[in-house]
Amino acid sequence: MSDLLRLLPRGRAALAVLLGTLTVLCGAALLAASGALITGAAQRPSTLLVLMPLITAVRLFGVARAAARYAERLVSHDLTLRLVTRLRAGLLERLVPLAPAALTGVRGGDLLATVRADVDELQGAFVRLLAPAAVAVVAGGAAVALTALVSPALALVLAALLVLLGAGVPLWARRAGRRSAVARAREEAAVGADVLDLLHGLADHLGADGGRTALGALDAHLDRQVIAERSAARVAAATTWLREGVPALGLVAALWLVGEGVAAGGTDPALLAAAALGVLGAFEAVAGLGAAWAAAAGVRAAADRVRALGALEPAVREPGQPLPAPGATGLRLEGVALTYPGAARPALDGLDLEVGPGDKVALTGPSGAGKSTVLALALRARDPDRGRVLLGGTDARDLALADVRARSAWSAQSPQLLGGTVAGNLRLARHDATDADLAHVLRALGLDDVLDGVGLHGWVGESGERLSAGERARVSVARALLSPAPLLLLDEPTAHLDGPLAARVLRVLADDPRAVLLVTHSPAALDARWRVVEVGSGARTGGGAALAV
Ligand SMILES: Nc1ncnc2c1ncn2[C@@H]1O[C@H](COP(=O)(O)OP(=O)(O)OP(=O)(O)O)[C@@H](O)[C@H]1O
Repeated sequence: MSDLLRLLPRGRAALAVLLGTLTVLCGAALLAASGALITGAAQRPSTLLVLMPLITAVRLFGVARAAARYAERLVSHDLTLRLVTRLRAGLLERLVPLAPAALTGVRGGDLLATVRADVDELQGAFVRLLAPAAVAVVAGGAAVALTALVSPALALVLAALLVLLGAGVPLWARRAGRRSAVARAREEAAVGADVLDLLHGLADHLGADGGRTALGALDAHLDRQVIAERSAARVAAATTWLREGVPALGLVAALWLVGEGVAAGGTDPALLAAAALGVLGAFEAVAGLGAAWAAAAGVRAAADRVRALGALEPAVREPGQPLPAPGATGLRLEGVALTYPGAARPALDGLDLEVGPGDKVALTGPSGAGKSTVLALALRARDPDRGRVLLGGTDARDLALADVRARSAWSAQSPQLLGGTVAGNLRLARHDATDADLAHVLRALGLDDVLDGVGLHGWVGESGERLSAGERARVSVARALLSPAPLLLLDEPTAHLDGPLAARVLRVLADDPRAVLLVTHSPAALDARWRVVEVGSGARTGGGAALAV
């Protein structure tokens, strides 16, 4: 919640609370002035001019109340929009350094819920929770102070009733309601299960005792469900009664306490009417608190989930003072070892690898040997536990993350296409590529069918499902080829391709003048331009070192 308060635009929040308070006080003053006016008129004054100030007050408070409410809505909704912008931007800023490694343990659904639903919940926190609470305190306090000018005893009674209506009643309703809600949900579930059981096993039930036992159990659950429903209805009725009854108590207290003065002849009867109706109006100060208490649990839970996401530790950190990006483009891994969190054995254990400018290197090895992990280290998705990853001779940990990532174009093992056009997906790598550039690289990779079918500007489906797995993989390779990065990292780019197509893709990659480091399970398809490096499993080889063959 303190994080949320920090994100609130202070000035606007204060203005919204002030306008909310003004609305409540104008409402109470409108009632008080109306009461005084009616009483004054009932006293048949000799001239209507006596009532002019009250008539003016009624008009003034009536208009002011509507204007203040309108302005308060404008300010608080403007504030909400600013808050949601800050919340979303803040959350995404926290997420970016977590991706991809620190998010591997987070379920996608949870992440989506936090980014969408929890932020939605938090964006309403000011309007539904903070503003009503602040208005209750400020407007309630002001109403009590104003009442004390008329009758200190009445002010005390009003303060107590405001606390009762604003905190006592909602808290009681929540506790009492929770018990009956739980019972109702339990019995509803039991009734549903009984009905299903009865239907599925109808023949057995009829055969056993004509269904009497099953129907008896269903009846018992239905009875308990009715009891729970009644209990919930009683809580709802009692809450409504209290919501209406507590202000009525305030009215009675005002009539009694100020009425004594009127009876004694020391107080103007118009003041009695004003005090009684003004007190009634003051209860609007806590009117929003019932919903605020109800919203509080949801807001707190959403805030906890957002905070938990923000508390995740990124797998790699930006250096405090990054070194300038080196001009040289080579990649060198020196004795790197990495054990994933929670893994029983190292994924890599002392691996050395050199990929010079223009080199074509293919990593092979058994499944789980750590080939993809090599690419993850080159991209600095993770840092090695031991050893160094050098980019152009500089330790990757000393370079700005953006510089590290700009040096490599990556095609993943299971490439993701975005729901958009083929061209849109390709221009993620180079936004200024012309249609001719895109078509050229697609044709080079044998994607003529995609060009002629879906087309450059055709929709690829929600995650590219209008393309086959092999086509998706080649679009991803095309994206890497279009990128201006000096090093191409490709994880099994030919996994879904038949022999001739695989050979074609590998030929295109070998023809590219840049350095290429790829992972493959089919080294036989590689021509003589490729240096094949076998990555051994740490556990199986005891070393996990790369082996040039
Ligand atoms: N995020 C992760 N968390 C924990 N363990 C992981 C993670 N990623 C990989 N591993 C483990 O690290 C080891 C190396 O994985 P890696 O993906 O690098 O192997 P690979 O050689 O590319 O395998 P494959 O050929 O099957 O793609 C495996 O034992 C794998 O289970």
